[in-house]
Amino acid sequence: MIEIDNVVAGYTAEVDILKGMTLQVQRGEIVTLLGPNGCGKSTLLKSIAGFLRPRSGSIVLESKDVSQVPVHQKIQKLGLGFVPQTENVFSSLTIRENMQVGGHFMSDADCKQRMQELCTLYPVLERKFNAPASSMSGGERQILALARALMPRPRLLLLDEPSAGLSPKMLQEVFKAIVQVRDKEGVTILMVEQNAMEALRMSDRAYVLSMGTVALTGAANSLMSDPQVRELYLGGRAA
Ligand SMILES: Nc1ncnc2c1ncn2[C@@H]1O[C@H](COP(=O)(O)OP(=O)(O)OP(=O)(O)O)[C@@H](O)[C@H]1O
Repeated sequence: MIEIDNVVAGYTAEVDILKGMTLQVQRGEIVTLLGPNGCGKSTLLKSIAGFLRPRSGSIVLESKDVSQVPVHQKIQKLGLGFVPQTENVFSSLTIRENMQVGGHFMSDADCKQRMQELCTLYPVLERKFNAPASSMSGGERQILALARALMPRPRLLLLDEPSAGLSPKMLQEVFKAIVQVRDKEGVTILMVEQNAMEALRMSDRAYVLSMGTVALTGAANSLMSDPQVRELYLGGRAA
């Protein structure tokens, strides 16, 4: 689905944040990026999305090199969806209006049909359809952010810390919504998470990043049961 090969990227000419990042995500997988603060997880997502162009290396999406393609083209034409960590819904707009923003490039009829599909998948959206997003809980807002990104039927969804700021109960609801979209719509998911153990439980594989490169990778199950990984990256918690 996506192959990232030796990507180098940074925000200023002097400093590389990604220092030769290589990873792959297969179609239909849920893959999580873990690692300490500042290791480059969000920067990698921004590079894949097209907010930041790599200095070198390649990003190949469904056999097409998209390294230099800007974000709006990836969303409109190449089947990419992106949910940023913050400011991911418009609080003063209703749920319907937020979803319409996601359907900006779609015809009115298709946009309407897609809103219905997503309201069936996530009933909370239908219940509050004409209420402002400011009336939603943190978890509900994350589900709305997910739905907005899903409007144009992306094939690859990038999620930056979907559980940020959520209670354990809301986290479970949001993770369930993520698994649902993979299971019911076949969307491939690459996400950044700080809640490492919970994220591994719902992932197929994970990459642990360190200082702009991949330190470790493996199946989620084997990472969770590796004592050294637990000690170093999962706070020493038992699986
Ligand atoms: N817009 C920016 N301009 C300049 N430097 C930035 C910018 N965004 C991030 N950085 C720097 O890039 C490095 C990697 O940041 P990034 O946000 O990718 O880390 P992260 O692994 O996602 O961290 P966290 O878990 O804290 O969100 C950090 O040193 C950060 O200060």
